[in-house]
Amino acid sequence: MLYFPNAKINIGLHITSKREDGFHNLSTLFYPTKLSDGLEIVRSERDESHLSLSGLKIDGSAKDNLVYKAYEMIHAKYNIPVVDLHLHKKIPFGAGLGGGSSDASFVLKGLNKMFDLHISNEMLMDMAAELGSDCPFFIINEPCFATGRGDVLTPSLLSLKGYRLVLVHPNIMVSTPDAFRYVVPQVPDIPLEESLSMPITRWKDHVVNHFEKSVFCQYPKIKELKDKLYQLGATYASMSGSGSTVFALFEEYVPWSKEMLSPSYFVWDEVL
Ligand SMILES: C[C@@](CO)(OP(=O)(O)O)[C@H](O)COP(=O)(O)OP(=O)(O)OC[C@H]1O[C@@H](n2ccc(N)nc2=O)[C@H](O)[C@@H]1O
Ligand SMILES: Nc1ncnc2c1ncn2[C@@H]1O[C@H](COP(=O)(O)OP(=O)(O)O)[C@@H](O)[C@H]1O
Repeated sequence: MLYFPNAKINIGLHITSKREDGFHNLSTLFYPTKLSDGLEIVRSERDESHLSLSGLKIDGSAKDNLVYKAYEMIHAKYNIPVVDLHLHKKIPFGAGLGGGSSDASFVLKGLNKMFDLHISNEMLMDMAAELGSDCPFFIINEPCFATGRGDVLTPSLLSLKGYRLVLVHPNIMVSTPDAFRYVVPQVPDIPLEESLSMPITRWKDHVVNHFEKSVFCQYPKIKELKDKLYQLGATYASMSGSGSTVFALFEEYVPWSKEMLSPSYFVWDEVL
């Protein structure tokens, strides 16, 4: 079977406190995008399941990959037959787009379906949460408001249908644990849900990503990129997650090209 694990963006991201388990409480809105990896899972005649990789080169061995970890989790609990997994990596990583988390959750969902394991969505989400804080969202994969460490999800009615979404990855890798290390938790005056209920034209002044302050300080090029997207006419622009991708929402078609940013940047453009 062929699957297309997609990326997410974070629309607003508040880091509100540090928890005793070392994680942080946050609030954010996860929104799925169409930028996807390719994932194939087929039954195999080999003695042992195997993961092969193509596309962007991910650090670490195949066995360190979240795809393999998700396979191992299902295998340990359900003793499924041997499979061959292939991941074609297209979503930039260390990018705030949750690509690895999406891959992992699609493996859980894929194996559940392939082998009729009848695992409930709630159970899949619990298993996903063990693989990563962002993973449960990709089980639902519809706009969701998230709290806790990102694993407490409430589906959201927010629709950006018709907006043009542009994602720009400036070839900078931001490590998620490092980004959390440098952020100072704070409870903002206006809760994120309230600022998100404002018209999108007002988000620019009200919907914030708390990671921007420390990440922009370390990588001024990311801030320049956000400013540039506003100059090009974005209604709203923000860094996604812990960075480094910056996304922008445009109401109308703007005749701009990749060259107006920097030719080496990765650009993804879709109509939501
Ligand atoms: C920041 C966010 C926002 O959506 O996304 P990305 O920028 O990575 O895409 C997520 O919270 C990333 O979730 P995820 O990438 O799954 O993180 P995990 O593997 O669970 O955790 C990696 C490390 O980040 C820190 N971490 C993560 C989540 C959280 N709520 N608090 C934390 O402090 C911890 O140090 C943890 O060891
Ligand atoms: N399938 C995968 N895709 C991407 N990264 C993976 C994968 N499996 C493990 N990783 C590890 O996770 C790190 C970043 O994962 P990812 O979820 O893409 O982060 P982010 O959401 O911050 O972009 C990579 O640097 C890599 O070490």
